[in-house]
Amino acid sequence: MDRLLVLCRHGESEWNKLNLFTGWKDPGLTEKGVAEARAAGQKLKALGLGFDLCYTSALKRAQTTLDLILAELGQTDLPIVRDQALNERDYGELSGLNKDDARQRWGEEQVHIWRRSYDIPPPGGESLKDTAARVLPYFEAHIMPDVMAGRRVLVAAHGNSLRALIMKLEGLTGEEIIKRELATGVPIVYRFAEDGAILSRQDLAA
Ligand SMILES: O=C(O)[C@H](O)COP(=O)(O)O
Repeated sequence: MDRLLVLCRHGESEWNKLNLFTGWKDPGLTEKGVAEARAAGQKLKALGLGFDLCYTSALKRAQTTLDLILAELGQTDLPIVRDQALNERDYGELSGLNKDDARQRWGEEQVHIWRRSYDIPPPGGESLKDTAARVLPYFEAHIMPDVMAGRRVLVAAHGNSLRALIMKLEGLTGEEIIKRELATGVPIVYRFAEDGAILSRQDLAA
């Protein structure tokens, strides 16, 4: 039985390109982001991978990325579950602000703490720990049971919601996971043993 889980961060969004904090705001993909998503689909296809079921967030940059991957795979008829539990970390008051402007206003160090500490939330937003507290129960209730039942699952989501998943899957600490940068549009392919242990992990970088 194939216990396959592929995680993919969305392709570059309009706000990634403009260097804006995004969080739960809902910009679309740039042309580059569309190309990244198509390339992700082509890489999965080149490995001969196919899926039975997909999960994504309630945000269109992830949903469009998933649609573009599925189009490359010729699997546009797959069931897709969309849930805001998989949304990006909520950036609170930083959402929509330029990252350089925020550094000028609050200082480089404070902005870095908000972006890359495990449990310090930005004003009015979620820390990575808060994000994990809503992503992981969803993952354990829905996604992992599908994988362990032999359904091949593709998840298109966000830098920080995927960090939360990877932390759990790979048994990393908060300190370890905040150092992991996830590139846009790069699929990460996991295979699992019968007892849920990871058999292999492959990052399909360019
Ligand atoms: O929400 C955002 O702005 C980005 O998708 C992720 O932001 P980060 O690189 O600060 O974690």
